[in-house]
Amino acid sequence: MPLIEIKNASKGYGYNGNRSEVLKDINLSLEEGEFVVIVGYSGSGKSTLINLISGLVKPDSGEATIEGKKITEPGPDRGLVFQNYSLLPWLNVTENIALAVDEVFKDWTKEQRKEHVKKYIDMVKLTPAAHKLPKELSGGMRQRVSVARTLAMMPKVLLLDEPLSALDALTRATIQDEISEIWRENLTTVLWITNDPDEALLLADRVIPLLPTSPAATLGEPILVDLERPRDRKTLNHDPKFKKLRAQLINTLLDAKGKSKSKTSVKLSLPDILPEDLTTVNSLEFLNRRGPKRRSDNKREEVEVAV
Ligand SMILES: Nc1ncnc2c1ncn2[C@@H]1O[C@H](COP(=O)(O)OP(=O)(O)OP(=O)(O)O)[C@@H](O)[C@H]1O
Repeated sequence: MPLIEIKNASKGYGYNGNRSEVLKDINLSLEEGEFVVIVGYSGSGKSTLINLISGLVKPDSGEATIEGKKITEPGPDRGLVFQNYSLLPWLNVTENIALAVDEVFKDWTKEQRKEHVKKYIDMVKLTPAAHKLPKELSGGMRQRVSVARTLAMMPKVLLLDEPLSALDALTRATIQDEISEIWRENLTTVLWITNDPDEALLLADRVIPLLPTSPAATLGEPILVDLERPRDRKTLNHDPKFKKLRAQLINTLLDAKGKSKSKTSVKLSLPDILPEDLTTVNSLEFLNRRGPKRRSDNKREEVEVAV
């Protein structure tokens, strides 16, 4: 049985005339220990998709399950990391992580919990900053705290919703490598959402494109990323296998975007009035004229508008 499964799920927002369909016929299964990345355009429904699993969003039809059980609400078995860290500003690094650990592992001794918090701070290389408040940390350090806090709750699956998109390219690269290493050493199951095809291919066992089909997005065919690990970004850029996978992924996304564009058009008549060119207008003629210049005095024009 897969750890996570989404079966025939669809989701839209709003009612009647104000309704927009976001996802349709979503089918996904995630095996234990897998690193799967979903890549899609901005606004295509990636957060909605990950939230079907986190339990923050309910599908209109179909269902999401974890170990065969229907997901109806958020739970500690699914750890969610957002783009915007969500740390408590008045607690230092240790306290932010301890808050979560104390909540989840209530039956552990104080000493056990303290050791556990230290282990995860060390895992994300923040031991020297353990006493610092969020405002004293860089964006990258804050995101490391957020990752450590989620990992320390020992969820069955780590759900990351564009976790690095607020960071600069160099910090992104460092944290991508760190999370990849943590995943390999801890055998966690990861579902990562991004709009960056390179990030997807660098990290994943499987990349699944979220295709912006009309009227709602759906998942495309998974791309198996059989590149050796650990992956070195410098050599990957010259690796023919990587280049081929990259072209395949980008073309799939571009083709879907092209096809989602409107194919119908209607012909509209322009209003029977011509704009006045105020730079050349003769003021006397303009003031004496009885009405506006008419398009019909020249010829009828039509424009074609995609709908
Ligand atoms: N709670 C909501 N109510 C109404 N519309 C929503 C809601 N959440 C998302 N949407 C709409 O659904 C669509 C998909 O949003 P979603 O956040 O899932 O996309 P995304 O791919 O994660 O976007 P981004 O990459 O910009 O974060 C958008 O048009 C968004 O405006």
